[in-house]
Amino acid sequence: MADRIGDPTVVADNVHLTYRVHGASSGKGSATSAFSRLVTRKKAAGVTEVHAVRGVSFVARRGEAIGLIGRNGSGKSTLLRCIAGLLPPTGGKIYTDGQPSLLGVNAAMMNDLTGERNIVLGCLAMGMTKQQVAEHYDEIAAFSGMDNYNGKDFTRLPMRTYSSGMAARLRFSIAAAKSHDVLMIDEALATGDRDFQLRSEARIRELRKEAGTVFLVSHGMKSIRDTCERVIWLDAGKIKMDGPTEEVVAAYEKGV
Ligand SMILES: Nc1ncnc2c1ncn2[C@@H]1O[C@H](COP(=O)(O)OP(=O)(O)OP(=O)(O)O)[C@@H](O)[C@H]1O
Repeated sequence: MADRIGDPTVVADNVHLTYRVHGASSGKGSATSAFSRLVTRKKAAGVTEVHAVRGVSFVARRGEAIGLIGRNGSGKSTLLRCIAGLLPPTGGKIYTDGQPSLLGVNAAMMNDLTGERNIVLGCLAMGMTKQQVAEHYDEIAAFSGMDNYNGKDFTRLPMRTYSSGMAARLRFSIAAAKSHDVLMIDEALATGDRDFQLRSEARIRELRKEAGTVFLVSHGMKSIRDTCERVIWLDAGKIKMDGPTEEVVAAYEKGV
């Protein structure tokens, strides 16, 4: 069956995620906390729970770019990790059509390997064949701009010589080389400079036309406005508002 714009890609049904933090506040390793336990005769704490996502429901469709906004710690990254299948929800259900790909600022890159090797490995990890990697290599290097950055070919240098913004650009360029059913981007655009932001926003629009769904987590309202027509505002793990970008962003800006 052909995938069509408007078909659901992600259905979240009353999703909850509670982190269980073991040994929280026991501070086992620290001499001060051991001393304080001796003095107060209190036992080390057991398990602390952090209820990060609290009953989130929505339907995302093909062709949509959805911005996820909210204060620090409101549960945006946790929700994306649930959708990506990295964290099983502790309550509720998530249904996805296709394999969601999460592109986070912390996505694994091999620091001691060159940008070139990371492009190859990243493409293979996304399921490309060697032949497809060879076809896409130049386009990825050029999109990232790392093949000629301040007059230097950074693809030949190890990733540890990259700034965090340069690494984020390379990560985005690798992920964007492939069509995705569901592509989730966690703050990747915020780290690029204006030129790169424009290029990646254009690429996101293309991905949407290829009938994918894009989720973008950002604190930058400009990226959200330029890229998304729908925004979900998370507050303390719950959806505070879900609707057209202008309405939600205006309410968010008023409330913050
Ligand atoms: N690995 C973890 N273990 C325990 N608690 C966590 C973990 N990761 C996140 N949390 C907690 O879950 C809550 C939601 O965090 P999350 O990272 O999802 O928020 P966020 O909206 O993405 O924040 P930010 O805008 O700062 O990136 C916070 O209270 C945070 O302290």
